[in-house]
Parts: sequence; structure tokens; C-alpha cells
Amino acid sequence: MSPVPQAPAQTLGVLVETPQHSGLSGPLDYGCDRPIAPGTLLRVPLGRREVLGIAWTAPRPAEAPAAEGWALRPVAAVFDRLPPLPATWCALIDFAARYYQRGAGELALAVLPAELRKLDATQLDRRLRRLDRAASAAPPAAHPAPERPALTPEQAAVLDALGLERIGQAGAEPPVSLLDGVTGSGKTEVYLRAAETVLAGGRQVLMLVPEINLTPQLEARVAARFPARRILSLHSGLSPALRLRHWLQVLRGEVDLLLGTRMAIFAPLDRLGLLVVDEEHDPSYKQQDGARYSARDLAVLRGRLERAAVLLASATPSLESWHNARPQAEGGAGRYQRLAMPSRIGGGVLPRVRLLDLGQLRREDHAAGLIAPALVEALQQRLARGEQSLVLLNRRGYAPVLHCAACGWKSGCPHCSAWRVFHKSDRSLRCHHCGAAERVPRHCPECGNADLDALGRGTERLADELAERLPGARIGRIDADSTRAAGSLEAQLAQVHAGDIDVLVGTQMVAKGHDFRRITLVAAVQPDAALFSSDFRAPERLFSLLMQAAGRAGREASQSGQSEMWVQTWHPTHPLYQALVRHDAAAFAEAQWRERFEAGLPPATHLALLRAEARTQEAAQAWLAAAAALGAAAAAETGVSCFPPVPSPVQRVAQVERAQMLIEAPRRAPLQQMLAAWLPQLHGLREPRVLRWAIDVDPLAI
Ligand SMILES: Nc1ncnc2c1ncn2[C@@H]1O[C@H](COP(=O)(O)OP(=O)(O)OP(=O)(O)O)[C@@H](O)[C@H]1O
Ligand SMILES: [Zn+2]
Repeated sequence: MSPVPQAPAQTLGVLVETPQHSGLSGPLDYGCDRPIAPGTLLRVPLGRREVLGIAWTAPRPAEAPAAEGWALRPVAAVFDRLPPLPATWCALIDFAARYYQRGAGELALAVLPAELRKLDATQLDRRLRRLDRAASAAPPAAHPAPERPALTPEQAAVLDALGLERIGQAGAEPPVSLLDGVTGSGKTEVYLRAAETVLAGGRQVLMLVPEINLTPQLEARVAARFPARRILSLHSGLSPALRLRHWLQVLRGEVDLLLGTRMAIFAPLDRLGLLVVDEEHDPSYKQQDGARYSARDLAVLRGRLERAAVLLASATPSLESWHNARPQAEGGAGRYQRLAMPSRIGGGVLPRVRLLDLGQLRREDHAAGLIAPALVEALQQRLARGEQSLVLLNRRGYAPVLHCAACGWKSGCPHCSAWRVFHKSDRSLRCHHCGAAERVPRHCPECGNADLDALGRGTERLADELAERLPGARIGRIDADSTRAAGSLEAQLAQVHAGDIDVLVGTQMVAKGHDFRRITLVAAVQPDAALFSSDFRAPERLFSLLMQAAGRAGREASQSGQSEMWVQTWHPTHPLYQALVRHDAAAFAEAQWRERFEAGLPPATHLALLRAEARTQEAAQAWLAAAAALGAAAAAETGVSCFPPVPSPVQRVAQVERAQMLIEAPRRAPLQQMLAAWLPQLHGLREPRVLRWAIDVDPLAI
């Protein structure tokens, strides 16, 4: 760290945090007296504050002041004990900012660890000295070579096809690969072997997983396989201090293999050889606020920038990736290489899928609870045999609504267009949108009736019901509520793995990724709603969730023969469930792909969503309509269509009305061109009642 003296001789473009609505998007000019490499972290004055910035352009000779009294403000301090951010990192930020239509400063600063923004030079120095000491400590002792299973022929073929020998070769880089591998086919082993090759070649590996809850298990597997390697993780479950520490270690090159959730795509690695995106179809790869980027799509771009191998993998690839991997001769984009592992390890079979027709049940069976008698019986049999079951319900809490039968009152949220959910464990009514919570009323707040009904069922109530109907069974529940305390998720998963739980109730959180060895029955008790959602991606999401869930059963090949997946449904003949019965993800994807092309939906077209928030719905929509009018010429020129503004799916949250407008283009380039011409004009569109607006490119939920 060195103070920068006055009288700047050079001008330096610096990225600072500039929110989208400020209308500033490029680097700001500062003065410096010596060369500063692009990517260098520094602190600069901004208004009356001093903020973190990134040197973005090479210094150029300072120009004469443009006007009297105008002077270039000098850089306040340079963090030159840190290496500059790698050039490929800067290129990634530049691309992503343009693609997602954000300011480069907004994006770049948002993806740095928050803690870094708060540090001055002395504080940073202290942390770096601590890292120096740790780095100079004794290197890890020699370890016995860890055991690795012999590869199956399918695994070996996939590894061969990845093109790892071509990493770093300009013009002959490895291809982007999409691995379509059924659950339990040994995809993780493929990642580990590919990582081994890449690490041996002196390059780094980035492995992305969709959710923090999947990191501990994978981290343990990776650490066991590579005991002598430096393995780090980056995800939002880390404390701010630890996240900064890991990030600094990455920037200093002190990592071989980095594991993380979507934020890790922006880790400043500079010797990347391999990027793995596990469960690539998962919606959590899309950031849902601020700069709404897709870590999956950026992994493909980053792989290209670094000439690294990219492996996207899933048992149910997203339709976008599926289309990209489909040969052009078949109407696909032919951009990725398609690889498959259709068999389960050890010759295990996928569970038999049984559709339980709710229409066939008697009235008293429906009245008795959420679980049909035949399913209760099946659960009892597993219990008697000492096997585990997993019961899925994608709704947490006890009941989604509280209702007064006397006057019709329901537990609506006063601030949102949503119901407040009844949570029995802490006797609260909680809004899952704005977080407003209060004690559950003893009497109806409208008429005083003491008899309030809980309508519908969430995971808490399902666990109660199971405890009642399976006396003696050890019931566990894993959802966002049960895992709030630090370490509680790990503890609960350990109980399941140790066999201390007989029946596990959970949300989608437990449906994917986990290598549960003793589960032989998985049941989805109420999946129908997604069949009729207005979101065109709902069936794709439901199908992949059910396939993933089915994949949690019978992972021990010896037990796979008796393993089952039960689905309770009113629509057993629906094509989605029929494809599930046949485990036919390819046929399902093919049918969805055709439907999307016929309807002109992604991946046939490209979308963006302009959202506005205002005090009234009318103001939000009026602003969007005015925006559309401003963009009409650019839209006509590029062949892009703007649909009329509509209320957002959850129209009001925390007293704010939300509306949205869909923008559709036949190809990506005209969409980008139109947005780039149009969005800057919107900063001038003043409407005092509009609080915020934002653009979402490639939106996931519509
Ligand atoms: N070649 C192999 N020989 C023996 N066992 C293997 C082999 N490859 C993987 N396994 C084991 O098979 C099990 C399933 O593998 P893994 O968890 O990698 O599957 P997956 O395809 O990642 O599954 P999912 O998509 O459901 O997460 C693991 O317990 C793993 O250790
Ligand atoms: Zn609310």
C-alpha cells in the first residue's frame, strides 16, 4: 500500500459501484502519478466518501482540464500488495455487464466480497499478513494415494471425449460438453477424474453446485480424493470474514480446486482448466436480484475466455442446454457436445414409478389426510424392513392459510398479495414474501370465533400426520425452517445417513444431489399444481424435480430392485407423469422442445423482462407503457416485440405494486442491440411514483 501523491500525471479509468438508476455505466476518471495495471484494486474518492474501485483502463496522459476549476481527483490508495484481478476476469465482467445490461461498475463491485469494500489499507494488510503466515506454514504431509473406483466404460468414454488434452490450445480449445447422466450414474466420479487430470497439468478447477446444502457432501468427497490439494469453497453460507479470506486466497493463487454456488463463477482464478456445472438445469444458477446473471451460461463464456474445458451435467438437462447440444441437422443449435451415461452404477435400476390416482380414493380417505392409505401401507412395509423413505412436499410451514369458517376471514398478508403461512412450531403467521410475522391469533380477528381452520398442508403438518399414522417411526423434516441455525442442516443430513431417521419429510431441498444410500421409497404427495401454472417452464421444473427425487431411491444397487417412487395425482394420464413412469427424460425434453418451438418460446426465441415497482399498479404499468413507446422505433428496426404491461405474478410485496413487460426477439443479437439502444433512454423517463425498475435478460420465471 502506498499513498498516491498529488499532481496526477496520468488519467486512469476506475470502476466504482454505480447503481443502474444512476445512469452511469462506464469507468470514472481519476488521476495517478504512476502506471497502475488494469484489474488493480484501489480506493478512490466518490462524492464525499471514499470507496473501493478497480483500475479498468490503462493510464493515459492526463488531459488539460476541460473547464476552469475542474480537476481530476487523485486515486486515494492502491492495494498493491494484492495481485491485480486477472485479465480474463475483467473480460468476463465486461461481457456480462453488456449482456445483462448493467453497468460494469455495478456488476464488478457487486460480485466482490462485501467485506472487501469496508477495508482500508491497514485492515487489508493485517489480513494479508495472516494469509502469508498460513501460506508459509508447513506444506501438507505426504498422503497415501486415495482409493478410486475403476471407471465404468461409460465414465471412461465421457472422460475421453472432454478434450482435456486440448486445454489452453488457441484455436483448438476443448468443446463445451453437456453430460446427460441418469441419477446415480457416477457423474461425480467423472468430475473427480477430470479434475485429477487438470490439476496434474498445473491448472485449476472450478466446480459449481446449485445449492449450499450440496456443498458439504461434495467438499468431503473432493477433500478425500485430493488430500494434498488446496481446496476452498465460496458460497453465501460462509461468514463474511471467511468469504473474504477464501476470495483473497483465490486472488493470490492459493487454491487448486474451488467449489461453490453461483457466486463462485466470478472467483478471480487465473489458471482455470476446467469448469464443472453440476445439476446444470437448476434454477438457482440464476441470480434473482441485482445483476440477474446465469452462472451456468457465464461458465460457458468463461470457459471460452480461458480456453478451459466446460462440463455441464444433469439427469434432466435444461431445454436451453438440450437445444444447444442438439445437432443442427435435427434443428438444434449444435453448439455443445452431447454426452450420455444412461446406466446406474453397479447395474442398479431406477425405481419403479407408481401413480396413485387420487380420483379413485373414497371421501373418507381424502378426509383422513394428505397421504392415501395405500401409500401409508407402503411406508409401513419399508419401516418393517428397516429401510428409509423420503416424502416430498414443496411447501414449508404447517398450513398455507388460516381460515375462519364463521365469517370467511383468511390470513392474508396486509402488505402483500399473498397469504400468511401458519407455522405451528413457533405458533406464528408468517408471510414468505415480506417476512412479516405475528403470533397466531387465538380468535378470528374479524368475528372473534375461537375455531380457526388450517387450510391445506405444509411440511410441518405432513410430518405430524406421518407420526400419527406410522406409530414408532422416527420422522425427520428438512426444509428452510428446520435448517436455519448454522450447522443444523449438516446435523440433520448426518442423521439420515446414519440411519437414525426412518421417514424424511422435505421440500425440494432434499430432492436433489444427495447420495442417500438407504432410501428405497420416495413419494411426491402433492405435485399437481405445477401442471397448470401459467409459467411455461413449470412442467420442465416439475419433471426434473420428480426425476431428481426418484433418483434418491435405490442408490444401493442391491436394493434398487425393490425401490419405488410414488406420485399422488388427480391426473395420472398426463404425459408428464407418463414420461416419468418410463424414466424417459429424452422423450419429455423432445416433446417440450417441440411445444416451445410451436409456441415461439425459449429456446426458440429470446426474452427479456422489464419490471417496474411503484406505489400503485396503475403507475407501474403506465411507466412500462411509456418505456415501450420510447423503444418503439428501436424495436421496429430490430424486429423485437414488446408485449403489453401486466401485473407481476405476486403483484404486491411489502406495500409495493409490481408490474412487468415481456420483450421477445427471434434471435439474441437483435435483442441485445435493441436493449442497448433503449435502456439508457429510460433513465430520463421521470415518473415520481415509480420506485425502481430493472431489466432481466433471459428471465427464468415469467
Ligand atoms: N466407477 C465406479 N465404480 C463403483 N462405484 C462408483 C463408480 N462411480 C461412482 N460410484 C459410486 O456410485 C454412487 C453414485 O455416484 P454419484 O453420486 O457420482 O452419482 P451421480 O451421477 O452424481 O448421481 P446424482 O445425479 O443422483 O447426484 C456413489 O456412491 C459413487 O461413489
Ligand atoms: Zn407480506
